[in-house]
Amino acid sequence: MKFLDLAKVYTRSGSGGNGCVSFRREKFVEFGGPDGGDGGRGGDVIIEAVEGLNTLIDFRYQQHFFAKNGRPGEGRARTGESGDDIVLRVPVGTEIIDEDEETLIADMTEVGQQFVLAKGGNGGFGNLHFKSATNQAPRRANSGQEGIERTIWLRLKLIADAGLLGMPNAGKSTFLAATSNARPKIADYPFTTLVPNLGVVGVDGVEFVVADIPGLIEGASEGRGLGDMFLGHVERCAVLLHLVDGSGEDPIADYETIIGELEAYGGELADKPRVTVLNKIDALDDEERGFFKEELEEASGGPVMLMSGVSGEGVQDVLRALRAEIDDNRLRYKKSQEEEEPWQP
Ligand SMILES: Nc1nc2c(ncn2[C@@H]2O[C@H](COP(=O)(O)OP(=O)(O)OP(=O)(O)O)[C@@H](O)[C@H]2O)c(=O)[nH]1
Ligand SMILES: [Mg+2]
Repeated sequence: MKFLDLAKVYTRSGSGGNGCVSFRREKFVEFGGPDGGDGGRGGDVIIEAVEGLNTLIDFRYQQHFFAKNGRPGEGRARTGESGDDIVLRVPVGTEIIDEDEETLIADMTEVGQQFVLAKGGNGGFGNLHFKSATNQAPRRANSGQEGIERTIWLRLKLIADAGLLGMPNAGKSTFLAATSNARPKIADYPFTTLVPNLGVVGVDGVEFVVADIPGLIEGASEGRGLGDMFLGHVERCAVLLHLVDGSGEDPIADYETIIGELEAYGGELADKPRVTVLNKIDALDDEERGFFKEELEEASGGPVMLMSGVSGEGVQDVLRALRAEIDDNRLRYKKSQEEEEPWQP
């Protein structure tokens, strides 16, 4: 199971400019020789892996990328200006797939890596180029070479920044739908979410990726229910968002169940930064809110936030708390990557 982000883009490299037919014209020179310059090169389509992007969302808004055409050659042996390249900036980890053959064209694995997807067309030769011993005054010039059209898929295996945790029906999918571009299935029966959903969430001008995974149940770490299939994915998140259904029968027991599963799963999952939230507070009165908050804080040994994914109360604060953890963690992540041995084939 992979989280995939896909985008289809249409590209075209620039055509070369036409060569020029021209003859020198000077005072007192009756028959000037040919002086038509060559056309300029068309621009290339280049793909570049850059830092700081983690989704392909920009390619939902812009799907056409055309490099500029070269300019035609001119008299006095002037070569036409080259057309500008166009550069598609993609996140590291993006795969470039050919649309027709569905083959992998390139794998953008390093920051700064560039791949020329389509070269611009060559400019045509001007008539100056065709001057020879037998033909002193050629009237012939080449057209520029046509640009190349390529339709490709960009494919990115997403690494979620934040993973949603909680019992079935805790309101995870509702939260994701309310805060992101994702449209997960929501229902009032457990295990609505059968495959992980990803959403890009924005807060204070920063975007991050949240993964909604199927609800965990007791025994998930041993393979019961659907949760354990996905625990591996949240392992790579910077922060976990644990939603506790405040309208459930026993929110504290639900909380303990999930924590028990995290610990049983092993690895570093239980030590991962976690934001604990009492959800569905729209269904609670003030007294209940206070009571469960206190109980949960005692159980978790940390602060507990209040939220309703349905009414929106508290949602922004939760997003900010996640963002703060992610910012912290991304720095740490980068550091540990730098310390790693360079990869050897
Ligand atoms: N009152 C109230 N109900 C909510 C809230 N959030 C979700 N619900 C309801 O709770 C039910 C379950 O919501 P989902 O978002 O599907 O829960 P989930 O955690 O994704 O469930 P699974 O995918 O089965 O694990 C739905 O009927 C929602 O309408 C909330 O903030 N307040
Ligand atoms: Mg769900």
